[in-house]
This record gives sequence, C-alpha cells and structure tokens, in this order.
Amino acid sequence: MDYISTRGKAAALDFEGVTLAGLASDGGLYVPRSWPKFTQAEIAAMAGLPYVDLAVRIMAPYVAGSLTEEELHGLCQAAYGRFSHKAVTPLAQLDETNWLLELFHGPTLAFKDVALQLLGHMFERFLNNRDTHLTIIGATSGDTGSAAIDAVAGREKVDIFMLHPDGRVSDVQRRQMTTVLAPNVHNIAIDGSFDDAQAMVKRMFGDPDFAGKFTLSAVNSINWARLMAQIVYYFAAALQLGAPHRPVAFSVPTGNFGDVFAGYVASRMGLPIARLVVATNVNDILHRALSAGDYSAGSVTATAAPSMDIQVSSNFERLLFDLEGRDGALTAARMQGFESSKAMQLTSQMRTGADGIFTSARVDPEEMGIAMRKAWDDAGQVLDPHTAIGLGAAHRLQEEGTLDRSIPCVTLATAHPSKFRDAVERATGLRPRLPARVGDLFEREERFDKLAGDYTTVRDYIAARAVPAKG
Ligand SMILES: Cc1ncc(COP(=O)(O)O)c(C=O)c1O
Ligand SMILES: N[C@@H](CCOP(=O)(O)O)C(=O)O
Repeated sequence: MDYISTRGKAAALDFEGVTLAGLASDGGLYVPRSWPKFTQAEIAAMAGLPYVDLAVRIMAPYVAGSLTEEELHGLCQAAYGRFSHKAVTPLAQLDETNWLLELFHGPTLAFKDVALQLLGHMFERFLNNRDTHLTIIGATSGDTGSAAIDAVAGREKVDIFMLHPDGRVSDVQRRQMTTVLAPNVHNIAIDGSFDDAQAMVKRMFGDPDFAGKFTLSAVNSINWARLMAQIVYYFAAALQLGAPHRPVAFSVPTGNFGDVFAGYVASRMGLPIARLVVATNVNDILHRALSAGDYSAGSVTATAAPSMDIQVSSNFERLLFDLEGRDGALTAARMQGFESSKAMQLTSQMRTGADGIFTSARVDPEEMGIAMRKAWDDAGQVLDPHTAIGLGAAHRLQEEGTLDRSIPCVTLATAHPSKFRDAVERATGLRPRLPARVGDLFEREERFDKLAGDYTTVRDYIAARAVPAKG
C-alpha cells in the first residue's frame, strides 16, 4: 500500500514512511492511494474474532509492505494487552436503540489510547533498524497528550514535545501529562487555544530551518496510523450488532474530525454504516460546515468538554480531498485559501457527498447536562461531557426522526468520566472516582514549562532541547 498527500506534491510513501513522517512535506495529510474493500462475506466472517485478530484483519491491507501480519499481530497484542477490559472496546446497552462504545479502558482513560498504544510500538519497531532520533511534536486539548506520552515515555531514540493550552484542560488531564517525569518527555503549556498549538505544530513541520535539523514526527490524528487503528472499533461494534446484515449508526463527539473520519473510512471499506453523526459543542465549525456549507473558523470558546474546543479540524481536509475526486492541486488551493481567510464555502459536490453519510448536530451545555442525567437515571451510566454531547445529539436526532429508531445507534464513549470530575459533578451531582491505575495522580510531582503563545518562542525552546537527526 502506498500513500499520497492531500495536497498532491509530496512524494508517495509506504506505511513506514507515513508513520514516521506524520505530516506530508507539502503541508498535506497522507491518505491511502485507494481504500481497501471487504466483501459482505468477508465482513461476516469477522464476527466473533477477538479484538486483536480483528485489528489485524482490518489493518493488514494498510501496513502491507512495511509489516507482516505476524509482526502486526505482535504489536497489537502488546498494545491491547494494557487495556483493562478483555474486549478492549466493549459495548454497553442504554435502551432498545442506543449503545455506548466504551473506548476508555486504556492506560490514560480516553479513546486516544486505542491508536497511540499501537503507534508507540510501531515507532519502536521502525526505529530499530535506523540510525535516527525521532522528535515528536504534538498539540493537545488534553487527551492526545497523555496517551502519546504514555505510549513513548522512556523509549529510546524518541523525544516528545507536547503543547497544551494553559488552563484549558482538566486537572486530571494536565496531571496525566505533567507527572510523567521521563527525560524524553517535554510538556509545554502555551498561552492560547488548542488551535494555536496545532497551528504552531504544523508550521514547525513546514519551517525549513527547524524541520531540516530534526527527524520530526506527529502523534496527532494528522498521522495516518492514528486513524487506521481507530477504524477497527467501528467494525468491532457493528459486527456485534449484526453487521453486515444490519446497518448501524454512530454518533461521534467531534473536534479534530479524526475519530469520525475513521468511521467514514470504515464505510468506504464496505461496513454498512447507516449514518455518522458529527456531534459538536458550541465550537461548531463542523456542524455549520455540514449543515450549511459554512466552514469558517471563529475564536475558540472554553467549555466543559475541553477536548472538543477546536475550530480548525485537521482531518476535514482528508474528507474534502476524497469528496472532490482526490485532486491534490484543488485541495491545496482550497486549504491555502482557508489558511489565509479562515473561511471556506463547501461546494455542492462536497455537500452532496457528505450528506450521503454525515448528519451533524450542535449540542449546547444544557442539552449535554440533560444527556448526562438521563443516562444516569435510565441506565445507571455516568458519562463524561464529550460522550454526553454524542449521546445528546443522537437523542435529539432520534426525536426529530432524522435518525431511524429501528437502526441501532452507537455513541462513542470517548473518555472516562473521572477525567472531567468537576463537570460531571456539576451536571449530575455525582463525583466519579479515579480508577486505581491513576489513583495516586494528585500525589505525583508535576513538571512542565509555560511559554508565551508565539511561534518563535516555542520553536526555539524545542530546537534547544531536541536531538538532531542522524543517519
Ligand atoms: C474525549 C474526547 N472526545 C472527543 C474528541 C474529539 O475527537 P476528534 O478530534 O477525533 O474529532 C476528543 C479529542 O479529539 C476527545 O479527547
Ligand atoms: N482532543 C484532542 C485534540 C487533538 O486531536 P487529535 O486526535 O488530532 O490528536 C486532544 O485530546 O488532544
């Protein structure tokens, strides 16, 4: 399998190449040259497979040429062996229509672990044969940071620099990052929003004076390997609910459009997905884009679901590229226009393509609180605020008749409620306890630096500490 850039200019790379590169050299995002497809019979034959075996089936076509199936199996076993639930991503039933897909049983209690635990092992495997030191730079609104740090802390030949918006992540999220004291982990709190941090990371990849000195890689969902690993749980959930003989809908709390794009890829691979609900909070650029064609970024509002406080959704570029006939020059021109004006109108071709599978909804704080209370009262489930936004959207669309109640709807439970104890307590009166694996979080020492949110300060800070590329 080889991978091409959404902006058409960067050289095609194999899986190992895109995993290590993170972002394409032309500023675009890598996508497989074509989507691997499974027949309905092949999907039916996946029913009942243990998670690791299913993961190998789904991901094998994407890693072909870089990893054997046996190697992939070993990496998946190592990654998913650290999850606290045997099923890795179990389903919980809420009522006759609605289910939760629990994606928070990994070491840092959010869905990011599903991909990042695997990515940590992949980095190690690919660096084994190279005389290279990898410098990972990432931006986080709270969950990617801790999951990536857990995945690479203490590994040889890797340093990680993680930028988070100062004061805009929960105390549990911050401590999950800043209490990891391994010498290869560098936490930076910047003045600004997640969007500011993400823009700086992308700029560093395209800055020849900086990027030329280091071997840079990414752990955000701009890295294809992240999305690839997230496709698996759409198959896992749908198979349990009767796929491929019965279609399933998914409601996905969305920020950077990575998780829901993985669902889109699952449908392109042949999984019968009835609808993908793109659920946003008040930072609703994706809802405006999908419902009215208006992809224009405002400033970011801080909310009780901080991981979704995002206005520039990186992976939307992958969707636009796919919907517009995979024309790199066209996507490059559109994205450059968006980067300068912060606005883009979706074309009718894009909107028709997106309407075929996506429905969007913006969920305000009141509706989020109602979804949390209802899940507790009706099903004894404590939801985190992000999951509540996904479920709130599903409920509203079912009530309106936009989502067919006869089709099972799976809301992605993207984080454990204890990561957002204050918000959960405000909405429900319940204060979730931290699971035992992070029980001593508030006794641990913290280490991080605070920096002004300007590009040069952050770049120079990293340049002074990163290990130059070798080989
Ligand atoms: C808990 C949680 N839910 C939802 C999201 C949104 O996911 P995505 O950015 O892939 O759209 C994030 C962060 O991205 C998150 O951390
Ligand atoms: N919510 C994310 C934001 C970054 O998203 P990513 O999936 O592109 O890494 C976070 O928790 O950091």
